[in-house]
Amino acid sequence: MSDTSSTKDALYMGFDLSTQQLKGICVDSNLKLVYEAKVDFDADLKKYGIEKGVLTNPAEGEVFAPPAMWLEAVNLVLDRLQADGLDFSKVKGLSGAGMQHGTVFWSPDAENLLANLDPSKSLVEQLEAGGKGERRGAFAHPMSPNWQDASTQRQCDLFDDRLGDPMKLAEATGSKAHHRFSGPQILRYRTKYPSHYEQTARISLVSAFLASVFLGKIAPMDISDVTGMNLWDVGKGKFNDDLLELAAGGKEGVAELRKKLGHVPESGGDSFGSISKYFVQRYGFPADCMIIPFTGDNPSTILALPLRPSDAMVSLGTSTTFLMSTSTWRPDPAYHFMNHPTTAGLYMFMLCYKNGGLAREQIRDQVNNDKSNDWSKFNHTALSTPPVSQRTPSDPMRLGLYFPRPEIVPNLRSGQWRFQYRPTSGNLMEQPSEFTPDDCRNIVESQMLSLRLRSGSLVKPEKDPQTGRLLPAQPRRVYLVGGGSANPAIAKICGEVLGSVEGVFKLDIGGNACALGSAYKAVWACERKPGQTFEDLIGSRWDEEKFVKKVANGYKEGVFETYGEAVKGFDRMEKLVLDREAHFNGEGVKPVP
Ligand SMILES: Nc1ncnc2c1ncn2[C@@H]1O[C@H](COP(=O)(O)OP(=O)(O)O)[C@@H](O)[C@H]1O
Ligand SMILES: O=C(CO)[C@@H](O)[C@H](O)COP(=O)(O)O
Repeated sequence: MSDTSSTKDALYMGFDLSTQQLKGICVDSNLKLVYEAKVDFDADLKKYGIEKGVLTNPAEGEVFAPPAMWLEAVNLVLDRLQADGLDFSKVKGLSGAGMQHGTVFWSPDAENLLANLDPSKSLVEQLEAGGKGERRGAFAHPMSPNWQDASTQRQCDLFDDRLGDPMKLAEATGSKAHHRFSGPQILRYRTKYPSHYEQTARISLVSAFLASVFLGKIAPMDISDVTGMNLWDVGKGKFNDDLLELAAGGKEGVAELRKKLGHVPESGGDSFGSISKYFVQRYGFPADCMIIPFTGDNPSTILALPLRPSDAMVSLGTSTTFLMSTSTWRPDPAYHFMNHPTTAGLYMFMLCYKNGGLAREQIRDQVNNDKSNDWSKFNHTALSTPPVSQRTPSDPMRLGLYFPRPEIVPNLRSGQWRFQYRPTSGNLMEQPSEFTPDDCRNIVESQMLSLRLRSGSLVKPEKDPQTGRLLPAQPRRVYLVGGGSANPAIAKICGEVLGSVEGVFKLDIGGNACALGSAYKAVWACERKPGQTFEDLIGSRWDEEKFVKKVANGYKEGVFETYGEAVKGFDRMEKLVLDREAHFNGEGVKPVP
């Protein structure tokens, strides 16, 4: 920690290792963005055989990605920043974020390899296993299960049962069991690849994996990201012995698993130490550049602005996530509660959907009837279709579920379902599940209705800023971030469905909000005065006019209430489809008896 006056030329970096890209950005002490670069896995590293950043094994519902590809991306993104003129010698601290829940399995050689990297060679050359068994490499397993994985229903059932039921698990860990969470994933890995498990010296989340690369030794997991594992007892602030025992296959395996997971520091703001000499020698970072704990991509996103308790963030990346910061611990199997990444006593509320960006792209391609990636027809069609396709007041509402991938909420197989709903009679009728151009609007509505349905308990009535009149429960502001935040039609429909008394806003660099949050965390960790909170430091340097812009109106009387009726039909539609499909167990696989 140091005085701001001595850091006026200082730069801070933030990284975001997400599903489809690695982004690296740089800000100054005043939070102003000065450099940004990205590596797009499909465009730059297609040789890994990935599509949309991942590999899949549909027969088992597996989705995974090679950490070797991410290593290559680290060199590439730094090369690009250097080519753009970034002087790394000014970087005083860096932090980062990783897509949540992905798990990386390190080999016993990892520590030694990380500590002795040759700056003349790339990371992947030195850390990946190579030759004909000549180099064992830093990984005990070549793949990292991805957050989109759906292969662990059996393991999830065991996790939910272990503490009694899904509610008990949510009360202890912040979430019921989820396919993608590391606890169920480790249990499956140990039984599917027993020799790899035995050879695993350490287990990292994606965030800690990336921190380890920059630190030159295995970095601890972060206090917020660790709450996305179904292993961490949030109230007690430690790993849960029962759940460790389940993942480890018995009491005798607990100590070993605990060792593999490592110690988790209480604070998200205390430096892990200085940067690996590899980056000092290869890129010119100062030897004392501090590595600040890397967190999950969603916790990092809420650090991109001084978020107030009544504000909501909607991240429109590969996943859609809905994020709020709250001091009330109110876990429920329907959503996630996580530790806040910087502030003890605060929590992050999250809803997460697998079918975000890719599901919208599917409808975009259908309306375009090509693969041009152009959003103009989608947007025009969405905005020229009336809310829930009611062209006259007597028309039924058109509702649908659009899941090219198995979904998280609700836990449903991949598929599409379309319904008509008449709010006056409560009549809900299934329709042939065929594409029509109305889907451009209906898919965005479907995603937003699901958010409104599940976030109802977090929002409260708000005063109209103009008239002072009390308006129905809704967020004060909605902030859009992630790739989809560039889309004005999505922003407009979002405001109409979710409301928000002040409207829908976008960060100036909304597409990079996650990396920005990490960079801000580095600024705070390196420059805070003793005891100064993240909110206080960032709030004092925040330039609302420059950093945020309003992109759509929020609450609109009449429309908001129409969507209130639609939520009821949507809820019934989901329950009906869920009942029919029963419990899902992986792509195309029917329920386990
Ligand atoms: N103009 C746009 N309209 C709608 N969606 C967009 C637009 N531009 C980008 N996207 C979406 O953004 C997604 C990528 O967002 P990003 O936050 O960068 O993803 P991730 O962090 O998951 O790698 C893409 O899948 C794409 O669908
Ligand atoms: O699983 C979750 C959160 O629980 C996802 O949000 C991942 O964290 C991936 O995020 P993006 O790549 O879509 O940013």
